[in-house]
Amino acid sequence: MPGRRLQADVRVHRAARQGTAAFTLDVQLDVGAGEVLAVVGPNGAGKSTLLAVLAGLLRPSGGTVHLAGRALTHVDPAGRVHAAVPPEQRGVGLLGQDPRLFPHLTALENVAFGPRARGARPAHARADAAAWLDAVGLPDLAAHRPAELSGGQRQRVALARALAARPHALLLDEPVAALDAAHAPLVRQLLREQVARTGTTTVLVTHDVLDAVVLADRVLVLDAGRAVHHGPTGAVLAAPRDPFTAALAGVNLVVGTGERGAVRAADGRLLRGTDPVPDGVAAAAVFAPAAVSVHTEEPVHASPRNVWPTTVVALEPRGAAVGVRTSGRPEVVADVTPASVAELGLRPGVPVWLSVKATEVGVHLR
Ligand SMILES: Nc1ncnc2c1ncn2[C@@H]1O[C@H](COP(=O)(O)OP(=O)(O)OP(=O)(O)O)[C@@H](O)[C@H]1O
Repeated sequence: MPGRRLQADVRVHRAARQGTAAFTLDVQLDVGAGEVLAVVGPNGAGKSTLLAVLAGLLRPSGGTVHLAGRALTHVDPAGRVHAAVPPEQRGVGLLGQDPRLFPHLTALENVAFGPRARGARPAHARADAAAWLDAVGLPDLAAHRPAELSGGQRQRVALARALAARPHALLLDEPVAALDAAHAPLVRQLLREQVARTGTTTVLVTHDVLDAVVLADRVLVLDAGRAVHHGPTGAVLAAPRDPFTAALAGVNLVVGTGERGAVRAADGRLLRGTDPVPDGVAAAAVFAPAAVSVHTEEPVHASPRNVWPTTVVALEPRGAAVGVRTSGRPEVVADVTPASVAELGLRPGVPVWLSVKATEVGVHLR
């Protein structure tokens, strides 16, 4: 749908208060019509603050928000407010972890609320709501109240309610985080289908790599209020430049400086990758936990490998494998089988050697 572009350039300053440090959010984003942008980043990065500004719930210290060619927010550098469209008039739908349905209304009445608020006649609003409940796969539960629905069903009703208001843009804040493993994939899939079908411009805040992979065209990584990485989802996850995205993507990331063709890490470790790194250039080495072998004695190999001694810090379940987290700056995770954990006697505190083939280490200049 042309014209539903969302552009924002916002700054939010929060002064230090007792117990909290000062915080500045300074970020630009441009989401094309029908595009989905995932905003990821560590706790306190400013993701919720950004969404609140886009939704009109928080007035920025300065900046603009434009949606479909309309200025929704405009605060000039002197703090003068030129536009401050209230949340319900912005053409923006908000869906968070908590579905926030009206408890005394049925599923159908909840969904009909949007069309009614837009001035639709009751019969028309109800027919519209029934079609949306159909679209999210809940045609039989129209007469149920929220308390009679599962968490996943409530979230699907909330999605139908958000879309029934025909927003120009949808803001999703961890939309499946509160759902259990049985419901999250279904709701994620529904979100994908409905966002694509309606061509709704979407900004998604998430901690979950699957949300970003399944839903987002592009990813913006926020850290301490600033964008540290931005690009197509596949490219950002394949070549993470910051530890948060690397952890999100489930890979090891060692940042450092080029030395003798390798990457010299903060803890002195040298990591050689597929391509030589020019001396003195900032670079990142990226490798999968499955590419890391764990040994109890120093291994001797013919092919060029990176080998270093370290200590097991923790063992973590990672699907069918066990993630062996080892000390260092940064920590490196190796995926091994449960049988190997037993055979090698791995547990926190045990000294080990790690090895990873140079051909398994991707090198990215930063
Ligand atoms: N209402 C508020 N009043 C004062 N400070 C706040 C408020 N909300 C958030 N902050 C602070 O602003 C900063 C950014 O917080 P924000 O909630 O936007 O981060 P986030 O990336 O959404 O984090 P999380 O992933 O933990 O939800 C933090 O330092 C936080 O402590």
